[in-house]
Amino acid sequence: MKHLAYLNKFFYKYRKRFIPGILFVIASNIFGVLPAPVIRIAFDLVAENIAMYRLYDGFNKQQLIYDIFGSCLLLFGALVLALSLIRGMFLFFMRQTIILISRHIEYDLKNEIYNHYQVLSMAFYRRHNTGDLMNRVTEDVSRVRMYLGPGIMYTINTIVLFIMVIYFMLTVNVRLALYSVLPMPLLAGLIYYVNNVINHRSEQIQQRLSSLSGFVQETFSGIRVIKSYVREVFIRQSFATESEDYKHHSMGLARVQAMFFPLMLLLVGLSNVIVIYVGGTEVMKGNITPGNIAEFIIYLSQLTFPVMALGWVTSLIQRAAASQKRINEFLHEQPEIVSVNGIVKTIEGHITFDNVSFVYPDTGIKALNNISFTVEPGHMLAIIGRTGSGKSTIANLLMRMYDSTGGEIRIDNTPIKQLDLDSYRSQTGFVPQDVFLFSDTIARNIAFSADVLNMPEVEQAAKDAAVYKNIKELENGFDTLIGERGITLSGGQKQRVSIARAIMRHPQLLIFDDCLSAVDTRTEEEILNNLGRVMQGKTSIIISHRISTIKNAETILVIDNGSIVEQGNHQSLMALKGSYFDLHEKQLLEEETA
Ligand SMILES: Nc1ncnc2c1ncn2[C@@H]1O[C@H](COP(=O)(O)OP(=O)(O)OP(=O)(O)O)[C@@H](O)[C@H]1O
Repeated sequence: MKHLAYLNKFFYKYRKRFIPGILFVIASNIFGVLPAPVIRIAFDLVAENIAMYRLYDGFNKQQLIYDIFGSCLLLFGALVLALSLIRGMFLFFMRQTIILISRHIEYDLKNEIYNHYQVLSMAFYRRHNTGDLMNRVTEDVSRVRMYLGPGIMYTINTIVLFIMVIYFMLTVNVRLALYSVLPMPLLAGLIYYVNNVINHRSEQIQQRLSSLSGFVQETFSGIRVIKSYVREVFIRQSFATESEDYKHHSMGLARVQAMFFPLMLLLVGLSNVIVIYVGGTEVMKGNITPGNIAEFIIYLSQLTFPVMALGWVTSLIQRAAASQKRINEFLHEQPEIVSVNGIVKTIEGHITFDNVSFVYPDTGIKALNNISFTVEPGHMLAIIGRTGSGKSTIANLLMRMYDSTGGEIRIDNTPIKQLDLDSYRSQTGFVPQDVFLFSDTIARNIAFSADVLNMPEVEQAAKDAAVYKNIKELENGFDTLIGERGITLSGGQKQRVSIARAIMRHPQLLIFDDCLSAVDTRTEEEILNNLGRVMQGKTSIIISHRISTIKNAETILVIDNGSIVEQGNHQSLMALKGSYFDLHEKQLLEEETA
């Protein structure tokens, strides 16, 4: 329950609606209970008037008594109707305030979680899968809303109604009051139990449904692989097994739900039988009137739903507390990468890696080991090395996706940690190894960093990334939708659109993480030539597997197993006749054979 205390700040925020909400609950209950004594009076009146009517048998006044009696009954009927209408009005206001507040809080909470997600670092996203992130913002928030809305509303409703009804009952007859509420705890307990069973089973079904949707989603994404390996039948069988399992559990839930209502009605009926039996004996003893029995039956019908709600609300609050606990876990996560009062300045592009080491926090893999190098402003640094040697890790550290675990990275002689994170990142253009484009138009993908779409700039960036002609050849040109909602670009085209996105930003520091791998050597040369112009006086870092890409760089680092094994320019490294030389010879041979 302590986890739900987090939500109290929202009750305070919406107190101006919440307090009237409580008053509406109280008012609706007063008008809900009042018809019972009215009906008792009417009921007793019927008995008395019938007796009187018989007494005047044969007299001409009998018709007058009949008329008065009829008008009285009509009046009582109208009174009960008026009370019910007023009650309905208050019920409407009750829902309009309390349920509406729950919707407002749901909105606020979703925004709060989503905004918090945005500030969390890469390591957080590595630790948690996307499904989990989505679930906490959707499923868990929905459960919490059930507590905030119906949970709170029915709890107040039950408490107010219970106090009022029990008071009214006790004033009529203590013995009958005790007997009629006897089955109530049993009813509440049973509903609580059945609800927990239903919730437990629903959760199991939800898990199966998630895994079924995950399975289907993956098979659609990987349909090319499935078809080329002729695994359609196997996939169909796996799907059938998963669906069968889902169906089996859904049937189990339907069985429990089918028993739920009949059981409830049985207990309610039992209460009525007790009232009529015990009430009947009290009438015979002369302690109460028959009207009181009718009054009690109305009280009972008033109590039935709140008592049912009690069981339901208890399990609902338990689930909400578990969900809020999960939400709080994320809300209390602090970003690992922070910049408090960071320095905001235009960077010149002088980079220093001073004995930098890095261990990935989640796996413990030591990706970099005492790396030291410097890059002058306006220079190009190239990094080459075997797969898994630590090249992308250098790019990640330069983008401050992670902080180094040893040594120091300095930008223009200022430690990177002292720079304002947003200001620094906004001056860098990063093209990651695994290209990611949004399901949007090509133009908007290229202009992703800009608030306003400036087409001449977008076109220039596309020309510099040597993708302009390809885009123009498409039917809708720059307005072509890509990704899931549109066409599929080739690997090389995607890489170039993503390069255009980085160039469009006019960065002071440009990082290419092996993003020319799917581009042919002639186009690659064109892009590199354009880069020379665009990045004049600015620093570029190019990670590649191909020597042809990097041979013009001022400094080339050869990385192996997280350490720099060779360092220099193309000529000096060739003269060394070490691993760079070997790689060059191998690639030359491959080109000649090709
Ligand atoms: N997010 C991560 N979490 C944990 N370990 C990682 C992560 N990314 C990379 N590694 C590990 O760090 C080491 C260096 O990886 P890195 O991606 O820097 O290599 P790379 O030289 O860029 O390789 P490639 O040329 O294949 O892209 C590898 O052993 C890799 O398994």
